[in-house]
Amino acid sequence: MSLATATFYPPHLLVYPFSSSGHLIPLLDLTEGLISRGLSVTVLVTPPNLHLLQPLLSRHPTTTMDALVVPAPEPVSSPKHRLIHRLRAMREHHSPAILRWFASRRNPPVAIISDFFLGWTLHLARQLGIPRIVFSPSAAFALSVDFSLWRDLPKNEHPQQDDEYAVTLSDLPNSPSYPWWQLWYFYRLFVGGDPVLEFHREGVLANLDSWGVVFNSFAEIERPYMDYMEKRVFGKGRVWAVGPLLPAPADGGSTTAVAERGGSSSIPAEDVVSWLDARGDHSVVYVCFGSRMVLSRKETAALAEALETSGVHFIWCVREDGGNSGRAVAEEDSGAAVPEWFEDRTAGRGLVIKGWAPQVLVLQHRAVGSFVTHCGWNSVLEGLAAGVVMLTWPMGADQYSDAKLLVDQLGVAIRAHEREDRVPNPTELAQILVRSVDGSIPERARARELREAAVTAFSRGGSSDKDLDALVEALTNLKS
Ligand SMILES: O=c1ccn([C@@H]2O[C@H](COP(=O)(O)OP(=O)(O)O[C@H]3O[C@H](CO)[C@@H](O)[C@H](O)[C@H]3O)[C@@H](O)[C@H]2O)c(=O)[nH]1
Repeated sequence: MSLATATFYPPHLLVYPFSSSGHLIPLLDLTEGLISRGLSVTVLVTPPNLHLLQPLLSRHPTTTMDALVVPAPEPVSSPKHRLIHRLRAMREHHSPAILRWFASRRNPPVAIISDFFLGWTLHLARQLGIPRIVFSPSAAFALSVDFSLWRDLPKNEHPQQDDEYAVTLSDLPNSPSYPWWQLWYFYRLFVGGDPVLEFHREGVLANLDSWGVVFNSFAEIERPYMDYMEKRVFGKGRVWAVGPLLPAPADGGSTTAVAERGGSSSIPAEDVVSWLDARGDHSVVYVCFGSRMVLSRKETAALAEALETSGVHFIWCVREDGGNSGRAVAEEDSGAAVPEWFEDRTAGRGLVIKGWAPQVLVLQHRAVGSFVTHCGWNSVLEGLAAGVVMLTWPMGADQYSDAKLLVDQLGVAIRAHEREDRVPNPTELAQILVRSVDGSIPERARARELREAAVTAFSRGGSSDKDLDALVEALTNLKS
């Protein structure tokens, strides 16, 4: 081919998110960052999530940003291990579609970046002769714990005494220790030979064998675990911490982009902002448990009582669509509505959002002082970047690790509640709510410092900005 007719293709990537909000939102933010640094990206998406890609698709030409739309697998009917069944169905349906699409491309991807739930994509990538990079929407600390457990399989020696039995992971920095009940649900249930749980374990082990890992995190809050990942798992130059991933500066951080991140607000975002505008600095407690966690009836009642008796100003984002959170709470007891009396008795100082809240917009408002959170990692990063004090109420998955990091290692949070089999005491919870908006607590000073650290990390020349440059360079080198 003559030089005159040669076409230049930028390095092309296939990005494959897991389809729930906590996983999809940050990977789309990463996609924007990769495109802005000159890569071309195809995002695999199912029709129900295509609308979440529209802002990206409308901002970039198809030569740099495209969607590979594949059918969503049938909903899984078995309530047991629903998540793992879904992952297996994704492998079954999406692998052939990816293979066909790859063969038809003039400029096929140089690598796949896929969510850590999609460990099986390592084998697909090997079939295609390209590297697979893990995307972790969870912290390096939490992922180190997960890797260590599934690799070494420590057993519960005293299954009758879950309360007392603790697992210490002495190969990890600071040798963290966890009561058995705090470990990931699937891990606690694991028995060798169970094909469903073995599939999950194989996925985790495939992550360990992948070419590299990208964390939505930043070095300043968990450097020992990034170092661990580099030294003990992926090797030098194969660990990139590029967070906190937030709505892209490409939008000028516009209010619309922030307000509509991950979904449309159930209440017009401008109404939420005017409500906040009328409140004093750091006086409002924001309560939200992410995109999937739902409270039981008793937990909802206790929280309602605490919010009422505390007298604090608050925004409470309530999920009433129970039954899909993977919590140990019985399905018939989950997804409770707020008590009937609640909104009347708290009128004038509380706003209840039933459904989807414009979370990042709320957190970044000067009136918000603290955040009652289940410690989903995106919420944690959004809280850190906004400089709010966090009140931790972990409910499963990686959330106990995140709470440990926030309270014990970073000193930016206060424990609000912790046990799934116990209901918080409303009086104690009310006291914690009141304390959290006190301007003089040490956690508020820490929140300010960590906000600075987060902003510096993703600003030009900060640690996350440099890691994103390094990731792009590594991907570009794959092409040449
Ligand atoms: O009303 C809402 C609810 C959520 N969000 C956003 O949705 C995301 C929720 O993510 P996260 O806080 O991490 O919670 P989950 O949805 O519970 O996320 C799952 O995925 C995370 C990343 O792996 C894990 O850390 C969690 O434990 C797991 O439950 C965040 O960006 C929120 O800003 C909104 O904007 N409005």
